[in-house]
Amino acid sequence: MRRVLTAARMRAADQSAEARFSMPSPLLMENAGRWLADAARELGTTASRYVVVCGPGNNGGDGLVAARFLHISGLRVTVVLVGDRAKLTPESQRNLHALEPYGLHQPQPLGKVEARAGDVVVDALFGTGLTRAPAGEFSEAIQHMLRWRAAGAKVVAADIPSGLHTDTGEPFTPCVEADVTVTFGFYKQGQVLEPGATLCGDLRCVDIGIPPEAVTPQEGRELFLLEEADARGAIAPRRSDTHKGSYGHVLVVAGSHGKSGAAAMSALGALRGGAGLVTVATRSEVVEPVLGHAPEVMGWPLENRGPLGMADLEPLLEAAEKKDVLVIGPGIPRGDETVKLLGELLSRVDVPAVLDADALNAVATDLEVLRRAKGPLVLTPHPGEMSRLTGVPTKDLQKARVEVARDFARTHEVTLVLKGARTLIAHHDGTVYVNPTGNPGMATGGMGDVLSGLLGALLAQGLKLPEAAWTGVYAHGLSADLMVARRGRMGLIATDVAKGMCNVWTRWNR
Ligand SMILES: NC(=O)C1=CN([C@@H]2O[C@H](COP(=O)(O)OP(=O)(O)OC[C@H]3O[C@@H](n4cnc5c(N)ncnc54)[C@H](O)[C@@H]3O)[C@@H](O)[C@H]2O)[C@H](O)CC1
Ligand SMILES: [K+]
Repeated sequence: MRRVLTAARMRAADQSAEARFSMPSPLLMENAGRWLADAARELGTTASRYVVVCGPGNNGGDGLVAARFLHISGLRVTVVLVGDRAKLTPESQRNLHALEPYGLHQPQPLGKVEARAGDVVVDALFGTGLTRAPAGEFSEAIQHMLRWRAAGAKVVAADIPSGLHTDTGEPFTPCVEADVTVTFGFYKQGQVLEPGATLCGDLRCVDIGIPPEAVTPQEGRELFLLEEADARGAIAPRRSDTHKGSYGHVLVVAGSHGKSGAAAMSALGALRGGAGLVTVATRSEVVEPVLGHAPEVMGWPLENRGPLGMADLEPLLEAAEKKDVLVIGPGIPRGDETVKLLGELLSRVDVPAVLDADALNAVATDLEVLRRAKGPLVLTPHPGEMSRLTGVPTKDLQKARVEVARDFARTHEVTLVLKGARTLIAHHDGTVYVNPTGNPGMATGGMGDVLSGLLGALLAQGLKLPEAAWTGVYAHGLSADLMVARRGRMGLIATDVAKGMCNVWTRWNR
């Protein structure tokens, strides 16, 4: 996994690289510009015109270095300088001067430049130094780059698309939309969260000589971008001398009249997630419909009727005996007593528990239930459920997903999976992990039910938190990505993703 920084921490790392690791800024810029030129070359051909749009700061400097490398490799380069030339940073001044022998030191005025289909535009207008909405000629420059891209030119952004806020990922208007973003040293927060992630296009983090040691750790406030190796590595290969008991027993408390499918999808998620055994505790009339979807599942009939309440406590305590993990919530019949039942159950059963769907809505009425739980908890809210858990309006919490998820996880000592595009996994130590897998094909009912069972299966197989949570979220989204690689995003359904887990395990040789 890769550490994700804010602009301020990036600047500090930059300074530390110079002060402690003998990597002066001009050398960092030379390395950055080299990588930028390589990425631009990949997007174009020898027939392309390479239009390098440079701003007044060091982001512009990266562009000037890239222009030099592109010219030296025999390509047709046009340099555009936006802003007051006299205000160029020293490093950028030096690199503008270095273009003199090539006749590129007299940049073209923006209005006289065009880029067409087949051309490549290098966006070196603003990087991490953007502090306010681009205006005037800066805004015009971004609008030119947007128009050129619409005409078919490819855009590679230096460090971050110009107009995108480094920390929040919120785009100012206008904001560059890149085909490729080459970011230097470390990922930035605004690049790994939506809408920034989409605006970056293919995001590549390149090493320009800043060692990891240049970053001052911030215990309890770190943000990491998950990578496939992390999730794959969390799951041990299966030994031959094992049996179904070796892979845990998941108890799914889910389903109700008309919602047997939710219980079945959670159970399928657990089965496809590798659990050895899965039992579904549900109202008696729901048992058969669930088993109809998944004959591999065992049913535990809850004889009472109506919403889950204290009358179900003893039967559930009995059902929970010899189980390795509880998954509670998908499609449950929720009533006034459900939160009391959950409080009693979780305070007496000492195994990990995944709380999803209506279990979350029940807990939202008494968060004390979370503190009383004996085993570790994983909560898997979508934004609407998170709003009910926190009281923060959905549109507000979506603008501060990292902070809201981190605060809740830490306050309530849980692992929180805040679902959505770029799902976040926040652990109670304050660390937050960003999941890059998944796609809009997953915007359909049941995906969360499958995920809840999948997380239960990984916990039942012995993965600990937060690893079990981010591994499951990564694998769940990867299953959907592998599915839509061969077909459209539309029409993807939750049971496809459950079945598709076998593609992930095949890819990971598990
Ligand atoms: N991090 C590294 O290791 C390296 C980073 N490099 C590049 O440097 C930029 C950051 O450079 P900086 O000079 O701090 O700022 P920018 O170039 O991003 O911004 C330009 C400059 O513009 C001013 N400004 C900010 N907002 C506006 C606005 N809306 N309108 C007009 N002017 C604005 C502000 O004063 C900025 O200083 C980083 O992204 C990398 O690309 C190094 O080159 C390599 C090592
Ligand atoms: K840029």
